[in-house]
Formats: sequence, structure tokens, C-alpha cells
Amino acid sequence: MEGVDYLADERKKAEFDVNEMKIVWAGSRHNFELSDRISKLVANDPGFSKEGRTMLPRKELFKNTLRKATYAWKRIIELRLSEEEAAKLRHFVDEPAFTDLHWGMFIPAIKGQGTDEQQKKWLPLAYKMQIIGCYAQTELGHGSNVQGLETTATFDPQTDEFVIHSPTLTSSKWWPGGLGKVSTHAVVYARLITNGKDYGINGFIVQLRSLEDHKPLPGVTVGDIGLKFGNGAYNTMDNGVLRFDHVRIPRDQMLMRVSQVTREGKYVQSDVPRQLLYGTMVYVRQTIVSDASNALSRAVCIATRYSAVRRQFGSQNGGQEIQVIDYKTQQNRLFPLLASAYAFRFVGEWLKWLYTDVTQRLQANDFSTLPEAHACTAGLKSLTTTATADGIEECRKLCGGHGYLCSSGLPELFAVYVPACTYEGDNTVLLLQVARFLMKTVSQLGSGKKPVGTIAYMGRIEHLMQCRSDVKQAKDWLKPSAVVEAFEARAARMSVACAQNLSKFDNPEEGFAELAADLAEAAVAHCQLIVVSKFIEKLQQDIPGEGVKQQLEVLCGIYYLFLLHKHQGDFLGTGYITSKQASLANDQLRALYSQLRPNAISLVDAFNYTDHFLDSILGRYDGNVYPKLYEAAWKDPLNQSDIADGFHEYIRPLLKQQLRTARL
Ligand SMILES: CCC/C=C/C(=O)SCCNC(=O)CCNC(=O)[C@H](O)C(C)(C)COP(=O)([O-])OP(=O)([O-])OC[C@H]1O[C@@H](n2cnc3c(N)ncnc32)[C@H](O)[C@@H]1OP(=O)([O-])[O-]
Ligand SMILES: Cc1cc2nc3c(=O)[nH]c(=O)nc-3n(C[C@H](O)[C@H](O)[C@H](O)COP(=O)(O)OP(=O)(O)OC[C@H]3O[C@@H](n4cnc5c(N)ncnc54)[C@H](O)[C@@H]3O)c2cc1C
Repeated sequence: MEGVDYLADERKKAEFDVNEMKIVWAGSRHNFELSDRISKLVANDPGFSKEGRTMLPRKELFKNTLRKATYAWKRIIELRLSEEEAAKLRHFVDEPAFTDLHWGMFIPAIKGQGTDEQQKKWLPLAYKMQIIGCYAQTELGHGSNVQGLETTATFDPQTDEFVIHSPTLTSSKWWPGGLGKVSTHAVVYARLITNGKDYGINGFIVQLRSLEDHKPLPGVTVGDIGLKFGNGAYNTMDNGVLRFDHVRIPRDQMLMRVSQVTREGKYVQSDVPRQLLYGTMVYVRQTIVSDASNALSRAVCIATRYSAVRRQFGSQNGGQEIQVIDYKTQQNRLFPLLASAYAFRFVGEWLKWLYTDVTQRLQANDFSTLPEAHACTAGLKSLTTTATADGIEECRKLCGGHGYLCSSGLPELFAVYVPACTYEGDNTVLLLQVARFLMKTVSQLGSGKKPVGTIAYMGRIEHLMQCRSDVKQAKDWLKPSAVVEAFEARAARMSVACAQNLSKFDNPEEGFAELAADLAEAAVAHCQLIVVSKFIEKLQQDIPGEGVKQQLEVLCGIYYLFLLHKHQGDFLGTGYITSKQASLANDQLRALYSQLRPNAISLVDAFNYTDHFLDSILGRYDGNVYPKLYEAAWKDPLNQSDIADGFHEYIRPLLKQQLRTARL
């Protein structure tokens, strides 16, 4: 029945002010109002319909994405949307497109690595989309190892140009989004060679296609790399392949903020660190952490609503069966994911602050916080994307069989999301970067250099190496100080153990390679400590709204106690807690599940997702799942006729043959 809210009883159970929680989730009243307005604008515009998207063949799918992206741009201009509003609109259109890379990487690369003059020349064109750009770094042969890239940019002093060339098959650019079929320009990363010397990787702005007829320019070979994982999903994106055959660009198209080449061909390194060449990746990794909370909250919203609608077993005296959300096993799988969505939201907010802070410092030539910013963005990108990808798949399983239908929204969400574990840095490679930072910090302890920021706890290493948990009863695990110390002691002890093992090797690099798995685990422990600490810090702020803070405390408790339970081996093995204390943590976790249960639906309502954005029958706001699933099945192209195409060629002869055999 239309208009009935099947989840109304669940909503009545809420013990907190959902509207106030919506503001906490959005980050501010301004953000809430912005998201609310733009998401409804997109949902109510038929031009942004998602109908039938997963059924389209690649060519049509891609053309449809081009149509939507162009229509979005038209609406942005017509409605005179600000940059912030336009970004929200693209977010709620919810379809990976070339525009993601144009706005998300091409423009930030020019902003971060171009001189003022270069920015003045290129940014206005890019802002008006008079040129469309992508970020061409990865090659067929190398992605993680950026220093191993092979494309060359050789300076020709006679003509004052760089010659961009792909010397081998493996030097072909491979993967850049927006490159395959759309981009007119790219920021290309290539080895800078001048006066016969190789100065390593630098960025260059290279035009790829004609602005008139869109044909590849002479010397440029470019195309799409082919179909990717899942139906629809990331196939709306034209990830591309690109080869250069001695393509010439003017010298001033080398991005020259970090280093320059003079008219005479002299290489000049400015006083900014070379690592700023990697700045665009740091920026994007930071945005990926916030995106993780978007994707996970979406999956959790679907799984939570459906778990309240779905009933199995336990009917007594003809009464209703049990809602699957009431099974403790369902809660133990679902509620930590709900808590993680909130945890990633808050750590994402904090990381955005950290990134803004480091950017301001860099402008003032203060590079001191860059290593920490790199470690935090790399580590948290790795941690949150791994947990989110696994979490979306868990949500699919939490929805039983129906979760496997595309109409649940979960298969497509998963297929679009999983490459986040790989792009912007493979998650293991990034954890090893964090481990390097940790080992460096441990090796400097006692040198007089005081660890600060997220690594400040290492300054209390003597205490953290010998302290023991003083938890005596389950509710002691609700004390923030008890929890933070537990996570600090575990992280510090794992790092120190790695450092001690490393010191047994004559060659530190050999040691690092041999101990890489332990080092990655130490990095995870450090990153989990950051997420837990930032959640606890959030709770120390003034949070208005009846019951809102209490719900967040429950979520925070579930987040850290679930981690403590999952990684019990670390906490016990490093000797900080006893098995009795581990068991008390588990008792407290179960108690928190019971406290969360009546609020579960309202906690996912606080995400404020429209049905258009969720695009899931199982996650519908009104919970009207079964009639809509039934209705959707009949829309499948296979159901356009009672008799299947192919019946006469294949099924009928088979049946006839069986009839003949039966008669024999
Ligand atoms: C929407 C989807 C779009 C997707 C787009 C993409 O995927 S685009 C493609 C995305 N592609 C990828 O993400 C590729 C992933 N690969 C990489 O980012 C790099 O190759 C690497 C970091 C793994 C190694 O780097 P390396 O070979 O240069 O060697 P090294 O380890 O020896 O480090 C040397 C020093 O630099 C430091 N440092 C390093 N990075 C940063 C940084 N960002 N900032 C600041 N600092 C940084 C590091 O800590 C060390 O400091 P120390 O100890 O000397 O004080
Ligand atoms: C959907 C998608 C979009 C992308 N968009 C872009 C884009 O717009 N622009 C762009 O330039 N690139 C893009 N990329 C490329 C992406 O950044 C790389 O694929 C990524 O950095 C991983 O590098 P790789 O493919 O070389 O993996 P590899 O490094 O080859 O990884 C293979 C395996 O080796 C392991 N491994 C590698 N090195 C080490 C090590 N040192 N220690 C331990 N284990 C190691 C990894 O953990 C992994 O398990 C995109 C990729 C995808 C999937």
C-alpha cells in the first residue's frame, strides 16, 4: 500500500532528537541544509533518474553518463550554483564520471603544483570546462612505485619545448579516469630529462585532443582500457590508455611550483620539499576518508531498514515472527558497521581540518607537519576503505538472498566502491608508509625530538610499555581514559616490538621487507587509535539535542569495544589486558547493542538519504519492500514476454527430444 510507513513503530521508539542528529552527521546546520536542498533537487529531477542503469550495455551506459554530466553542468549554470553547491549536486547525481577527475584531480594538481602564473592561465579554462582534464600518473607497468614510471619529458633547448614520449609498452599510461574518451588535457607525470640527466618524476600539462573535433592530436594514441567489475557500476567511467610518440609541449607547461627548468635547460629545485609532487594524492586520500562514511552509511541504512522489515522464525500463537534485527548475531554484524559509519564521519571531519592546516602551513613555507599529514591520510585512507568495502559486502549478506538482487542497491554500491582499496594508493602499500613513519618516530625517541600530534602518545613510551588496564567491571570500559590508554599501549607496544625486531637486521631495508606483515599490523593499530581518539574527542564537544550525545556515546562504545574484541590477540599478546578484562569488554559490548536497538532506524534516518540516492528497494524509507520487489521483477527485460527469446531454437527442440526419448 502506498503512503503507509511500515517502519513507523520503529521510528516511534527513538530516544533522541533525530533532526539534531542529522546536523551532527552533516557536520553543521549549513551542511545539513545544503545537502538536504540539493539531494531533493536531484531526486525530483527526471533528468537524473537511475532507472534501468544496470541493464544498459556499455556504450549506452557511457553515453547516458555523458548526458547526465552535461545536464548537471547545465543545471549548475542555470541555477547559478556556488562551487560548494555544484560539488554536492555531482555527489547526489551519484554516477562515477569524467567530471570527478576533472574537478577532483586535474584542477587540484594545477592548484597545488602550478606557479601563480600557470594557475592564472589554466584554472579559468578548467573552471568553465572549456578544457576537460584528467590525472595521468599510473602506467601499465607501474602504479604503486611512482619513482619507477617510464614516460619521459626531455627538454629541447633549441625549441624551448619538452618532448613527451612513451619509450616502452609498459610506459603506456593506464587507468586514468576520464582519459579514455573525454579529456582534452591531462596532467601527465613523466621523468624529466635535461642536459642528459634524469631528474625523476614531474608533472606536465599536455593537450591530448583537439578542442574542435576532439580527435587525438598528432603523436597521441588514446582509448578506453575496457570493461570493469560489475554491471553498470564503475563502467560509467572511461578509464584510459595513453601513448605519446615524441609529443612537443612548451616549456611553461611543466608544473613549476616544486622545481623548474630554465630557458637554458638548467634544473632548479625550489626550497619546497619534492614530496609536494605527491600533494594531489594527499588531498584526494583525505576526501576518500569522508567518502568512506558516505558509502558505508548508505549500505548500513539499507541493511538496517531491511533487518527491521524482515521476519524469520519464532512465531508463537499465530503472532508475528521475529524481526531479524533482534537476533544478537545480526546486531553483532550490523551495529559495529553503523558505529563505524559514524566513526569514519568524525575522523573524516578531523582529517579535513588537518589537511587545511597543513595546506596553510605549506603556503607559509612551514613543512614540519607534512610527514604526519602524509601518514594520517595514507593510513586512514587504507583503514576506512578496507573496512567500508568489507562492510558493504557484509550488509549484502545481512540482507540474505534479496541483498544479491541489483534492486537492493548493494551489488552496484560494492562494485563502485571496491576499487577505493586500490586507487589513490594500494591499501597495503599505504600501511607500509605509515609503518615507516612509526619506525622513524620510535628511532628518534630519546633524541630530544618530542613527538607531536597523532604520534604524541609515543612521548609517554615508558609508561605505555609497562602500564596495565585497571578495568574491574564491564562498565569500566565506558571510561574514555581506560579505552584510550588501551589503544595507545597496544599501538606503542606493537611499534616497539617491530623496531626491536628490525634492529636485528644489518640491512634495515631487508629487515623492513622481511617484517612487512607485522609492520602493517602495527600501522593498523596506530590508525585505529586515531579513529577511536577522534570519536572520543568529538564527544567532549558541546552536542545539542535531546539524547543525541548519549546515542553517540553508545555508538562510540560499540566502535572501540568491537575493535577490542576483534583484535583481542593484540591486546592480550602485548600484555595490557587480561582475558578476564577482555571478557568484561564483551559483556559491555552486548549491553550497548541492547541500548542501540530501539534507536537503530532513527540512527540511519539521521543520514537523511533520499530514496533516489539510496536506490534500493530494501532500504526504502517507508519499508514497503515486498510489493516493490514483486513489481520490480516484472520490469526485467526477460519478463517482456511469457515465452523467452530462444525458446524455438533451444528449449523446444530439447523438450521434443525428451518426449521422443520418453516414448521409446
Ligand atoms: C576517484 C579515483 C581516482 C583515482 C586516482 C588515482 O589512483 S591517481 C594515482 C594514485 N597513485 C598512488 O597513490 C601511488 C602510490 N604510491 C606512492 O604514493 C609512492 O610511490 C610511495 C609513497 C608508495 C613511495 O614513494 P617514494 O617512492 O617516493 O619513496 P619513499 O617511500 O622512500 O618515500 C620518500 C619520502 O617521501 C615521503 N612521502 C611519500 N609520499 C608522500 C606524500 N604523499 N606526501 C608527503 N610525503 C610523502 C615518505 O614518507 C618518505 O619520507 P622520509 O622517510 O624520507 O622522511
Ligand atoms: C578504478 C580505478 C581508477 C583509477 N584512476 C586512476 C587515475 O585517475 N589516475 C591514475 O594515474 N591512476 C589511476 N588508477 C591507478 C591506481 O592508482 C593504481 O592501480 C594503484 O595505485 C595501485 O597500483 P598498481 O596497480 O600498480 O598495483 P600494484 O602495486 O601492482 O599492486 C599489486 C599487489 O602488489 C602489492 N604490492 C605492491 N608493492 C608492494 C610493496 N612495496 N610491498 C608490499 N606489497 C606490495 C599490492 O599490495 C598488491 O597486492 C586507478 C585505478 C583504479 C582501479
